[in-house]
Amino acid sequence: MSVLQSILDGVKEDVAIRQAQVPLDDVKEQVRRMPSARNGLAALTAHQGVKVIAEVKRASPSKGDIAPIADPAALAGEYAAGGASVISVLTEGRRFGGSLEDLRGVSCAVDVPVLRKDFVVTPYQVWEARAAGADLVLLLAMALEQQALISLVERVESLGMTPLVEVHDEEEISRAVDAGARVIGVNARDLRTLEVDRTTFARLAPRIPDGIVRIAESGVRGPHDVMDYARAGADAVLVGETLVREPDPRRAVADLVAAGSHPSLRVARP
Ligand SMILES: O=P(O)(O)OC[C@@H](O)[C@@H](O)c1c[nH]c2ccccc12
Repeated sequence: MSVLQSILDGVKEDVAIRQAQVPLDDVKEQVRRMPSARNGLAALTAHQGVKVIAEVKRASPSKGDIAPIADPAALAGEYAAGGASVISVLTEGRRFGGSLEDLRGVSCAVDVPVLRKDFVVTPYQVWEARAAGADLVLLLAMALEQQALISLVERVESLGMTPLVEVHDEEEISRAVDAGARVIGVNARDLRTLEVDRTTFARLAPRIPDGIVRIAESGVRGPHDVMDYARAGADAVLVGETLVREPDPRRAVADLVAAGSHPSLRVARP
């Protein structure tokens, strides 16, 4: 069984447990009492430079424990102060050590939009995301049949949030576009093997139609990688491990933001 499949099995069990504790109608009631979602699409298209999505990530199946992160809200505050356009919060518990509590805390602590990063396969998880203050929701093309992808994109949008559809090959790009995605992320890490290939983004970005936000995900080690992704056409980069290991995350984000707005990129970008 692939890593992805075993993660999905665990996620489905956990969703069933939560749904037994808090029925969908109760989650919907919580959503009704929430302030409306912040505009994730606007944040990702705001200025010329490459936007930075900074991730709160404690652990991963490929690396095990990465950083303890006692206070996710404080870390997110540092990210935002450093100039992050969006904060991503891993909410999967078993393999990534995250939770909806982390998301809730982060969402209350920052003004920038917040992404729920998880393995979302049911509408229940979309409602949960909004109830916890998410403004964007990751949807993995690889984990969803086309009809499910379409209906989850619609559900995310109907709650005022922005879907970020993650792809890793050309066929998934077509499926994401057909499903109406306006934000597409190319993950350099293959979720079935966990291997990182930093050339994936440059290979696939030209296949993403103009007008759709292009995000390069995973494997960013520092400003140099941001500039490489920028030259390959990235509108934004999503960075986890490198930032959570930093002693000064605010400064580290600021350095990535500066790299993404470097004057030398202006001539190179179409
Ligand atoms: O820690 P990294 O290499 O900077 O990667 C961040 C992010 O791209 C990665 O966490 C990720 C991308 N897509 C995902 C889907 C599920 C879980 C995690 C992910």
